[in-house]
Amino acid sequence: MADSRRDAKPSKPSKPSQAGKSSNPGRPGKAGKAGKTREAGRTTGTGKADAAAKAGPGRRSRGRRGLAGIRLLVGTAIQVDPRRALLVLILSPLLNVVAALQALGLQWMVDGSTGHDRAETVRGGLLLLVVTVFVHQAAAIATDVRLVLQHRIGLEFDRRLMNLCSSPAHIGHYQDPDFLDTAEVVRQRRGEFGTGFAALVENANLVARCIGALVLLAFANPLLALLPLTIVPLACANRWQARLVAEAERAGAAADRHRMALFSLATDPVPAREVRLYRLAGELSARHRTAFLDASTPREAARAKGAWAVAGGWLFFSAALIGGLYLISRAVIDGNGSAGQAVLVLLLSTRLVGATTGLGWLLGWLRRALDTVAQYLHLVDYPQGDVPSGEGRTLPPRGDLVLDGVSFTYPGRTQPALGPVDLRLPSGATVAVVGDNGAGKSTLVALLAGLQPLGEGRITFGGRDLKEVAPEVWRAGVTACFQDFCRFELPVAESVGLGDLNALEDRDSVRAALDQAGASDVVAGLDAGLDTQLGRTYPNGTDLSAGQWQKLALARARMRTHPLLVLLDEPTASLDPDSEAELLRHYLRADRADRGHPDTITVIVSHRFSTVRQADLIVVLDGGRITELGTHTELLARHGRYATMYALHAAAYADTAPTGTASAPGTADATTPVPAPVPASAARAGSGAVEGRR
Ligand SMILES: Nc1ncnc2c1ncn2[C@@H]1O[C@H](COP(=O)(O)OP(=O)(O)OP(=O)(O)O)[C@@H](O)[C@H]1O
Repeated sequence: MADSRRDAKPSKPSKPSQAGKSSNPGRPGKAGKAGKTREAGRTTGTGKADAAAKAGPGRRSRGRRGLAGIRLLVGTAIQVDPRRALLVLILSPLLNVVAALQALGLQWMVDGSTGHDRAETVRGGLLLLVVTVFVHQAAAIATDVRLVLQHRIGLEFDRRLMNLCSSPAHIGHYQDPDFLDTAEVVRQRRGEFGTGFAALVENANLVARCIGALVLLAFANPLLALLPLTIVPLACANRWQARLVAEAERAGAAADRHRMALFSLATDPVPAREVRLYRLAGELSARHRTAFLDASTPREAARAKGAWAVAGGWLFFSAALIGGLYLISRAVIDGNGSAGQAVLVLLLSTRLVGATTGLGWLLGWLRRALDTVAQYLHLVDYPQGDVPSGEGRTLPPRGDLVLDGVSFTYPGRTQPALGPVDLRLPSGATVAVVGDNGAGKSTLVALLAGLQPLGEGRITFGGRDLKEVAPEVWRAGVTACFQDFCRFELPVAESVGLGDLNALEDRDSVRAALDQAGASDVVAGLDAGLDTQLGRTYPNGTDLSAGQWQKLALARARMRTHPLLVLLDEPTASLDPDSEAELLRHYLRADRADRGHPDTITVIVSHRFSTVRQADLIVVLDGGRITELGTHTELLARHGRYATMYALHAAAYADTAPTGTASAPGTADATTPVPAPVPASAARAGSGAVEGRR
């Protein structure tokens, strides 16, 4: 993460903020926004961080935003390619100043001709020739160099964006609509970083062209030097229009996100079956159009509104220009000016008009690019959460995992998805978590994995508060297979080996992981074995069944051979019963002890009771709270929610009516004690959660 910060603002690395506490980090703008933050590369305290985050790009001082954007674009150009950057930034404007000398050459030629002065005519002709050839050639070179630079800047910002999204300590930002909307705008407009630099250069060129022309015009008549002032209303109108459009775009970002999601639904292979089965094509298309209109109508209205102001600006500037031309014409008629001067003024005025014609869209282009940069800076400002250093960079010692009053509420929600929860997971225990859909199981897993910032309460491991351990350090001691595991479309060996980057190339480790996850059969069935390219998007890519993909995800989770904590969220949902039994064997206490890892804690979330019943400890969640806790035998004896769920499950397998304690799926006796259970007294459920277990 530190890298990403440096990447985002290379010149000014940020320092840790003073704000340490984040009582509900899931909520943007509340205490959870506390932590490290970057605003234009300097450190801010919590209050400023919150203010910056809440203000968003729209409310920050526009001047400051523009300057920060220009600094970032120029700084990035110099960082990615200093020589080309300096060449473009200096050479291009210089050429445009020099180009004005063409008009001077013409003036000399005309005055030389009308005054029968051969030397002046030749001098003028030579000046015109040299300037034209030089400017033309050098401009062609400058354009080529600028295009290469643009491309590199675009790549650099892609890299920074990837870091910005993937490196924050937690994944809470993916639940914050403000972050999602801004990220969507930046993602869609990220091509503008490279072209934004081009816009900057072109605007500088235009200014240089105008300066060259105005210096010469001022020699002809000092009043003409005031012409640039008459462009101000037009420039203001352009700015205003661009701001209106940018605000409308931001307001429509959610609709745009929705439109993109609908587009993906209609074009991605995974939803294709249901889209056809339920004949959703027309519906998706209609909704896509509605979302498009929701996003684009305010945008078009903003553009039209601004267009009136731009037209007024044009009228004013044109009138001023014609007035200037009249001044010179009168001077020539009165005998106070030469024909050459009139030609010079006419030529330079034409250039000024040309430059001003381009000014509208050049400024609009620049403003839009700077707005994109401002949105990017808003993402950069997004609070990152405190990352402990020093001691916090070391893993805690092995021991019990204890949750003390832990609760978590998602952004936009009022009710906690989890908690308050008090729970002790003894060292070495295999713990099953069960509960209805939405009970909070996956939320618990995300908190234990250090992926969500803790709302309230404390989690300790081996006696150490996990708030004092850097999340990425803690996660290095954790391995997991999530419910919505990732299908890495890579060669099989890499898709599995990613579970431990240090062993990515180590085929033996990959094979061992596959073996322990019961996934060797998947590889055996593939033509190129471990080298088989996965993914339908590749020409030789192979797709797998849902269960086979899950087995590879489980194998990936086995790459870390001696973790502190193993988290398995619905690990057997897609597995056949044989695979499930084989897999679970490896996560039970006896097997771990055989392999010399008796102290790893394993948490398994499952709806399959054949899995659950073998755990040392079973946690029943309901509405985010623990309602029952104990071993399978103990919970059956309670005749509570667990016993009912188990009986229903067993009845479904045995095709008999549930009667309190039924036969376990696949077993003869449901009340058979599980091997080496952890005494229930070792676990503690909090006040109000489980009676009598304090
Ligand atoms: N990103 C989110 N934003 C808002 N609310 C969420 C989010 N993710 C989950 N929730 C809510 O939090 C609660 C707990 O969700 P969670 O995914 O932890 O349940 P679960 O027990 O794992 O369910 P399942 O068995 O269906 O996987 C639910 O009410 C859910 O609607």
